[in-house]
Amino acid sequence: MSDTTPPSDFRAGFLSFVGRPNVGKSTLTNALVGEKVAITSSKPQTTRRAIRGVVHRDHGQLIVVDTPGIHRPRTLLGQRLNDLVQSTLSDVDVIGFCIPANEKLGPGDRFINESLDGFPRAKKVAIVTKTDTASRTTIAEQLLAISELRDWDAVIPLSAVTDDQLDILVTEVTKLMPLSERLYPAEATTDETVVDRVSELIREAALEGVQDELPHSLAVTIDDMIPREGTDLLDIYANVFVERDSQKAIIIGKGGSRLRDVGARARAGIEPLVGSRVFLSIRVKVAKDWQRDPKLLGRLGF
Ligand SMILES: Nc1nc2c(ncn2[C@@H]2O[C@H](COP(=O)(O)OP(=O)(O)OP(=O)(O)O)[C@@H](O)[C@H]2O)c(=O)[nH]1
Repeated sequence: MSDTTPPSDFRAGFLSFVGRPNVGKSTLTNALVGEKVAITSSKPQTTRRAIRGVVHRDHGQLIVVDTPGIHRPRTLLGQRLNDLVQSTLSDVDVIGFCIPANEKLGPGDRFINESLDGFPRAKKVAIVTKTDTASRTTIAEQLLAISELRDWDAVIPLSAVTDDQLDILVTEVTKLMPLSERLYPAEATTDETVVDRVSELIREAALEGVQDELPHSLAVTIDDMIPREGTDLLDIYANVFVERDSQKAIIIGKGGSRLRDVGARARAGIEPLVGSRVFLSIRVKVAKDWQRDPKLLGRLGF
């Protein structure tokens, strides 16, 4: 990957929109993910989050993550969905709470607002959607009502339909993200999908036959994929992150035997994908290292 180095004040992270049904979350996502954006159907290192799209700017990157809605749990399915929301929102850097300009705040909004207390790590931004449907006075009243709900990190009125203030949203949310390297390649074309699929194949290979608790501790990143000059060989440099030394020992196996199997299994999947022979270097690293590395923390959703 021949990414240009991002500026030192580059910020990047994960963003999720919440709000009642029909408030305009999907429309907003699609509008943001319109220009200068790559939609990716790929999953990141954990399957906990589904990526809807990446918003690229010179100074930052927003990765928009899908969640099902927050609801009062009435059924077991509702409870399960809420659990999924819980794990997704626990991971994101910024939660954008969407409230339409043309409807008064209701109990549904208040319930969601209270639920946001459960995600202390995330910055919280109030987004007043559909401003094209309301008068200036109504929008002002709505902004006032919303600002009384909590101490927001930002409050932004916008219209996804008329493309009003979307750039302000991107700018303000980017400011709230951690300083970081690019989480996705600047070009973010199909290359990105290949990189993600390569890391998924390595993760699958590393997980084969291991105990239940390990999967959540395991993440894969790819440093580089470089064709070796004068050959049909692709050199891939990957890292497998685990949380503890004991897990590292499991992944590596006696004398490196298990890691060799992991490499062979992964390569068998990667070669048909990339259409060439592959030299695969896998380095196994423990969590201690990535918890001290602010760049990797965001990337791995910690
Ligand atoms: N006028 C106007 N309509 C909007 C705007 N954003 C969304 N809508 C409309 O509002 C309706 C709901 O929008 P969605 O984006 O599907 O809402 P959602 O919050 O994703 O809904 P769920 O998927 O049910 O949670 C659609 O008919 C949109 O066209 C806006 O900025 N202005």
